[in-house]
Amino acid sequence: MTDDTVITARDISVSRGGEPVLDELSLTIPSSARTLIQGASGAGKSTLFSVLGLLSTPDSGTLKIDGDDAATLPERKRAALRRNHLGFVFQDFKLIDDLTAFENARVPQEHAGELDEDWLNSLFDQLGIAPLTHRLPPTLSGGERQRVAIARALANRPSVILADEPTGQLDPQTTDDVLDTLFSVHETFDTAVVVISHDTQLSGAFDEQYTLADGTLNSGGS
Ligand SMILES: Nc1ncnc2c1ncn2[C@@H]1O[C@H](COP(=O)(O)OP(=O)(O)OP(=O)(O)O)[C@@H](O)[C@H]1O
Repeated sequence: MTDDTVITARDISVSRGGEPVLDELSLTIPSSARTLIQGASGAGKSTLFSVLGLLSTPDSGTLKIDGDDAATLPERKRAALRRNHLGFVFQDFKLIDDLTAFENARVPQEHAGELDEDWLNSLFDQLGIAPLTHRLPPTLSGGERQRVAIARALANRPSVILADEPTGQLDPQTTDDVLDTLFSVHETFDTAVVVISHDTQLSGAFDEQYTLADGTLNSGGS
């Protein structure tokens, strides 16, 4: 592990229903890079997302996040690693409907026990959602909810944002806007961004592109 690597996965294998889904997969995510992982439906994208995000444990292999070996840590420390180093953007946003946009974005800080509302306010400014601070998620558009989800992902200043199908429910224009937002996050906050998507139309300004097939990653888009 070097200082310019945020995630190093080595020989990760996962089986589901007796079938291999990830097969000795290895991946290095450089700091500050924009990485796209594409794959067809059923290729194992969600499985890989949950392993990289410490949301599930692989059957075998090693995973280092910012130098810490996640596989050897007890769950309490894995949770701390997840909270402090990783930000998540889920396809269905996973915002809490009866919390305001700002309260949603504050949730990770509450879990960490470290509130920093100035940072959240600056995120809302930079993501262009300051006017939405007091709005409830059901009153927001898909693109607006996505930006709130990105603010929440950045709440604890992670070194990497993992985005699972972040544009899956959006029209082409909003898809472009969301990618622009993720890329501006990358530039402004020096955060590595990993986008996992089935969408073969996504491409462009990524630094690294992989295709997930047959349990492993190949360099290059599909
Ligand atoms: N609990 C389970 N039991 C059996 N098979 C499973 C289970 N979970 C996932 N799978 C299988 O593992 C494979 C990979 O699933 P995964 O959800 O990671 O794919 P994906 O690339 O994210 O697909 P999609 O784009 O359709 O969401 C699929 O063939 C799926 O049917």
